[in-house]
Amino acid sequence: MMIQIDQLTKLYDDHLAVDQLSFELSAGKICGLIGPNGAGKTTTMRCMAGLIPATRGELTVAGCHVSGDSLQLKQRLAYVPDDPPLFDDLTVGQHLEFIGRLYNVDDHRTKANGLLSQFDLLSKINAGATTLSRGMRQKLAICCAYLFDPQVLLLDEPLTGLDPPGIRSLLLSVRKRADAGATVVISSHLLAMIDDVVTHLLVMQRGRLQYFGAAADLRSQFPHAKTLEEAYFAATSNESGLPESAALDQVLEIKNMASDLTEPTLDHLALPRSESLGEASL
Ligand SMILES: Nc1ncnc2c1ncn2[C@@H]1O[C@H](COP(=O)(O)OP(=O)(O)OP(=O)(O)O)[C@@H](O)[C@H]1O
Repeated sequence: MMIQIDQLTKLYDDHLAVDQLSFELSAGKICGLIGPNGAGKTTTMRCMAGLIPATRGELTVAGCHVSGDSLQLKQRLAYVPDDPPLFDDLTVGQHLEFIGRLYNVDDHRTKANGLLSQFDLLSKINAGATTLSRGMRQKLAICCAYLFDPQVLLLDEPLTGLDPPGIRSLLLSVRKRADAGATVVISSHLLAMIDDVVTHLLVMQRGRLQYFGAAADLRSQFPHAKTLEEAYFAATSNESGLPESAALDQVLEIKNMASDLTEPTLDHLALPRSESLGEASL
């Protein structure tokens, strides 16, 4: 297993942010981490990355026991937060130069240029980090993470600031990395966007696990749901005590009332669907 989380519990003072969360992922899996605001998604990722200590629980990531300062874990894992911290004094190119040297990446300049081109950032290679837009900062952080080919990638809300070609590049690259053996956890509220790329889903609500398993199984557990979004609503509505179909009907009713507020889908991005996605070149 590439990720083994056993009974992860995180308290901020007396606030229970994550409550006895357990799940496992093997190499090559892409897990969508979804749940309402405040569900505990970022907290879970930060604990997995060893950035904050778990209050309780056993966490093993990329063969490393997550406990405080583990150099090996840092070499094998990349965590990209939704508002990535960059070095104000460095240019885009210098960020990649720094990471390339730090991680001893072979031929890091060629690789860095390839990544910058993939994420449409090559023209900004000499731009200072402070002059980048929010989406460009996000893309640079993703390039830095990809440069050293980590075994585990934790991407916290990576789609939020990206333009449609950026989203397309990111999702294709996630699929390609997973095909090459990386394990990816990707948190997002844009369910329609990640629907086609995830192999697994972890649904959290108020710190607790609502569902973990293969994405296809979530749909079979909620057979009335036609999309991942509907299955998600059904999974997170069951605290209401309603039977699944009634909870879903209630959700669909609310959604129909707001039917003009349609969410963008992969079709809007002209992203190839599952069969062709794996073969698409970047
Ligand atoms: N540093 C902190 N100190 C105290 N409470 C915190 C801290 N960070 C998060 N929390 C609380 O822990 C809970 C989980 O927060 P977290 O950021 O993990 O949620 P999330 O699922 O990532 O939310 P979102 O979708 O809004 O990003 C929330 O109630 C939040 O207020």
